[in-house]
Parts: sequence; structure tokens; C-alpha cells
Amino acid sequence: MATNGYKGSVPPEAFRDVKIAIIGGTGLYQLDNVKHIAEFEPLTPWGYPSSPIHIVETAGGHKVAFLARHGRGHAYTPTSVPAQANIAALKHLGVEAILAFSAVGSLRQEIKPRDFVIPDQIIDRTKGIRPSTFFETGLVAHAMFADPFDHTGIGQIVWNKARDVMVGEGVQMHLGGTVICMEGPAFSTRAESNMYRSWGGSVINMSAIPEAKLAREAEIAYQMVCMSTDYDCWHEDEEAVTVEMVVGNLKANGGNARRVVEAVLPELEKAVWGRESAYTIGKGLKGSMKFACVTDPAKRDLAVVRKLEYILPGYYS
Ligand SMILES: CSC[C@H]1O[C@H](OP(=O)(O)O)[C@H](O)[C@@H]1O
Ligand SMILES: Nc1ncnc2[nH]cnc12
Repeated sequence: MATNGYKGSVPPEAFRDVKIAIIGGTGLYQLDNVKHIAEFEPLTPWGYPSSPIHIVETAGGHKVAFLARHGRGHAYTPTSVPAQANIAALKHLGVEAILAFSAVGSLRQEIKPRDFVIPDQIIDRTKGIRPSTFFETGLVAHAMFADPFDHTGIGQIVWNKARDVMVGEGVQMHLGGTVICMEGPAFSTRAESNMYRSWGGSVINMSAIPEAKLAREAEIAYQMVCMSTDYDCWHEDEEAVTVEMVVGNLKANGGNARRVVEAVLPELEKAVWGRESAYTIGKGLKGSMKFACVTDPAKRDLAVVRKLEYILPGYYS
């Protein structure tokens, strides 16, 4: 792999014009069949991201960033993933759209292990122990989060461009659904799993929050693609989830995730680079966080304003 190892806070030329990022979850630690251009680990005001960011060149000649959510070798627990640094680093590069992959348990009979789901909602069951916002005392802003995913943009592209490819691999794709994001790292109890089903949950993972929230605060269009690996522990005819089960199915899912990326990138590139495309990415996002700020300019903490400059330059100063 050709890399320009780079550690620093200002990305050099090789890292400019990167508008799309892929976040890989459990089982997806790198992209294959792409030209690697460079990698770097920027120091953000929220620390270092979980892994070096790989810049790859697509068949369409665009640069795309890839980041392994849990780090190389899966070092970070779901709770300790430095999500603020991950999203801040991508935004600072210029990223406008994130396609994120996640291994999930299925809470529905019809979502079989190895199926893919493009969710449109989240129920947050993390326990308030993860830093989940870029804002703090001295600079307060409230992001709209009613629709946590870019479902009408990136989500539709995934559905329209990757569905047939996946069917060809014997994988069913489901459009829409609710991700329950639990704290972990231990899996749920049967009572919890059944409660989530009664709430209308479709799938369960440990990573949609705060990633999706932080992406929204950074004005990045974000869509998670969920790869089912198990029936959690609610299913009376199936064994309760184990890591072996998840990892076994992930071997197949990892290959399928790469096929999704390949199928989706050409249209996503057109949409993001403003060429003719039927899809709009990040509708209403640009500028939204400027008007979401409620702190009187006279009361703003300059140190916090300076931190926010890293992701939303000129918004609060
Ligand atoms: C190894 S099973 C639990 C683990 O898998 C998922 O990871 P990711 O979302 O990064 O693919 C889930 O969220 C848990 O972190
Ligand atoms: N059953 C499950 N619960 C939470 N996260 C998961 N990731 C994969 N399977 C999962």
C-alpha cells in the first residue's frame, strides 16, 4: 500500500477535495480494490481519530476517505470510540457525505442474518457516558435530529444502486427501519431484546449514537447501512447472540459491504460533486448549525468558539 504517513492538524494537498467518507465497523477495517493514495492521523480539538484516515481514489477519479470505527485491530470498545475526533477529522477534510457500516442484531423475523438494512430512525439506548456533542458551556446549539439519517439522499442511492447487486449475492436489502443503539459492550438480556421489539426496533447495534448526532452537528449527510449478523436473543428457535456468530456472518458481510460501496460510489460522487443526479445529498443541512446556536455572542466562550472553528469555520466568531 502506498502511503504518505502524515501526522498533523492541517491536511496537505493530497487530502484536499475529499467529500465522501466511508466508516467501516466490525469486520470492515479497510477497502479493497481501490487505489490507496495516502493516510494520515490528524490531531483534532477532540483528540486523534480511532485510526489513520485512508484516502483512496475511486474508479471515477475522486478521493474518498476511509476510517475504521474501532481502529485497526478493533482496539476501541463501542463506548470508547473517539467519535468526536472521527467526525471532526472527516469534516475538516471537507467531507459532506458519510456512508457508515455497522454489524447489527436483527429484532425482526424477516431480517435474516446477512441481510442488509437501510434504517431511517434511531432509538438511543446509550447511557449518557459517551461524549455526544461538539457543543459545551459557552457555546450552545441544538441540532434538528427528527430524521437522523440522510434517507432521501444517500439512503435512496444505496437502495436503488445496491439492491440488485445484493440480491445477486443472495442478500436481501430492507429499506427503512429503526436502529436501537445500546451501550454495550455486553449484549442485551432477553427482556431487553423483547422490549426493543415491542418498541418497534428493527435492528440493534452499539454505534449509531453518537456518530449520527455528531455528523448532523458537523452538517455532514450521514447514512448507516446495517449488516445483520444474528437474531440477538429474542428468537425462540435461534441461539442467543455470541461473538462467534457475529464474526462468522461478518466474513460474508464484509465482502458484501465492499460490493455496496462499489455500486453506490459512482452515483454518490455525481450527487456530491453537483453533477446531474436525481438525488440531493444533505437537504437543508448547509448553514443549519449557524442558526441552531442560542448563545448570545457576548456570552460565548472564545476557547469553545475556536474549537468549533475546526468543523464550522466562521459560524460563531
Ligand atoms: C462484535 S458484535 C458488537 C459490535 O458490533 C457492532 O459494531 P459496528 O457497529 O462498529 O459494526 C456493534 O455496534 C458493536 O459495537
Ligand atoms: N445482537 C447485537 N446487539 C448489539 N450489537 C450487535 N452487533 C451485532 N449483533 C449485535
